[in-house]
Amino acid sequence: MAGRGGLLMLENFIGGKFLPCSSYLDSYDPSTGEVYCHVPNSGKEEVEAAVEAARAAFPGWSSRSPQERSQVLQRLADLLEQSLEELAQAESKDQGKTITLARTMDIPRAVHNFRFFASSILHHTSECTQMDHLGCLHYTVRAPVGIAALISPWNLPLYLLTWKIAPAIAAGNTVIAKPSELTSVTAWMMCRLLEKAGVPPGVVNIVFGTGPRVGEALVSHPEVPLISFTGSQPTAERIMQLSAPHCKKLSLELGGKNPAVIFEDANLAECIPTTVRSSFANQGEICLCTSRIFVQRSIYSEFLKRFVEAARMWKVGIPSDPSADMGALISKAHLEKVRSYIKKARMEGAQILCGEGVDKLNLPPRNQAGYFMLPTVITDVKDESCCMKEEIFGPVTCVVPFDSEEEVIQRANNVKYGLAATVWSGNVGRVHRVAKKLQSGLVWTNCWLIRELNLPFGGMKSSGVGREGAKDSYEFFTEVKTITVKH
Ligand SMILES: NC(=O)C1=CN([C@@H]2O[C@H](COP(=O)(O)OP(=O)(O)OC[C@H]3O[C@@H](n4cnc5c(N)ncnc54)[C@H](O)[C@@H]3O)[C@@H](O)[C@H]2O)C=CC1
Ligand SMILES: N/C(=C\C=C\C(=O)O)C(=O)O
Repeated sequence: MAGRGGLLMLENFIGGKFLPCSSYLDSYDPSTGEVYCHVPNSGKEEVEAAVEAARAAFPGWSSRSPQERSQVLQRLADLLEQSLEELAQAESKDQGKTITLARTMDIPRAVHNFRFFASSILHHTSECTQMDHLGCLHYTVRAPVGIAALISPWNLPLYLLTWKIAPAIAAGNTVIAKPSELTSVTAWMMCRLLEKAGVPPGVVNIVFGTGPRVGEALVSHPEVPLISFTGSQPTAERIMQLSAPHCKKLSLELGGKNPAVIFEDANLAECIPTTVRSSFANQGEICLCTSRIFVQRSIYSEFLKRFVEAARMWKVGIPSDPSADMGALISKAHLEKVRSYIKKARMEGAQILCGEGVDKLNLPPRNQAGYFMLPTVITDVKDESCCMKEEIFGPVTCVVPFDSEEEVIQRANNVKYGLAATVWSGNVGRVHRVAKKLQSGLVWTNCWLIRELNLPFGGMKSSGVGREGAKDSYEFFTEVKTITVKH
């Protein structure tokens, strides 16, 4: 919808209707730095309206059979798929990611999220045990919890929002979703498909706006008993504080400082391109991206040379260029934050081998004010450096040598996060041993980001609380009850 100055103007989606808001935020095109869209700056009033709509829709939706809900999800998946190109274009423009990534990863995964949970909801069973000596039978039943608050970040906008909406509504909850205020467009576009898919009014409500205003109103609302959040650790802490008085159910998917552990028997022909991708895909703005690369000393020099050559080949371009490997970072503030780590690394005496401040970025004149930076490789950096400890969430990766298996496990685990790791070795025994000892919710060996949605996804330590996936999401989005029958 066109608004002020011909710019796109989004509206909240509450109770099946698009509703304007009394104030709006500017949303920027990361590839030019220009405002191109206005996003509702919602607050308490909009959350109240959404809670009312979600409450009214709950009895009808939760009493439908899983088969009926599954059919609605399947239709929504089909409609999203029919709009794949339009959604990919919008995601790429709004987020700064390449059109190729939006076409091949973000939107297909959003479609798959609905198809996957439409299917998995049909296959859950409950537990039953017997105590014959007491004449008792025990069994469990599960029921949807109620109104779910779903808060998602800006890095994989529709991908992560649908990863929450699909299991929540498949299990019979109604939802109030809040996408990041920086990337709201594809969520709004999806709302246009809900009625046609057969989603009843009030089952999916979307309120747009900032964390402190609408996010806090949502997570502290007494009638919202569960929250699924993906984002930063400080925000998760705030959500925990606000929800504590109500003992809400929480699923928190947070950041990472993910190691790649590369042994001397690794297949470098596979390892190097995959580790370039795991470091720089989506501008390094994926919580699963590699940001500490530990390489066994005997292959360190060779690895470093080949890795830097490959990183230099990783093409930074405007998001609409289908040959670009990397687009623009999300915002000016984020670009500055990422750059500040390179500055700190230099001050600490580390070497920047390629990228920021070393190589030249070539951009068309129209994109000179966009939030671009080159893939950057840091070395000669200490494990205690902030570049090796903190989540940078940009196209920056550190490479350091190691000598032994025990040493590298200890160093890889020596951060507060525990989300994802990769291990590269041709020795099967070592791969299993190291994977088991890494403090990480996910370990990919000789590969990266191959997702099996049936299995638990999430992190340990400061990387989160809880897991999501077929069974885990079902358990999170339902409340279980144990019933005992004496016969
Ligand atoms: N999955 C991940 O690991 C992600 C990590 N990050 C990390 O977080 C850093 C900051 O990015 P942000 O966008 O600021 O992340 P954030 O955690 O502030 O934002 C994530 C979502 O939470 C909402 N939010 C923010 N404050 C809130 C509050 N008080 N109550 C309720 N909701 C709130 C935001 O509006 C957004 O929808 C990044 O540089 C990166 O390091 C960011 C996005 C995803
Ligand atoms: N949570 C994030 C990525 C999840 C990926 C997946 O489920 O496949 C993130 O980057 O924030």
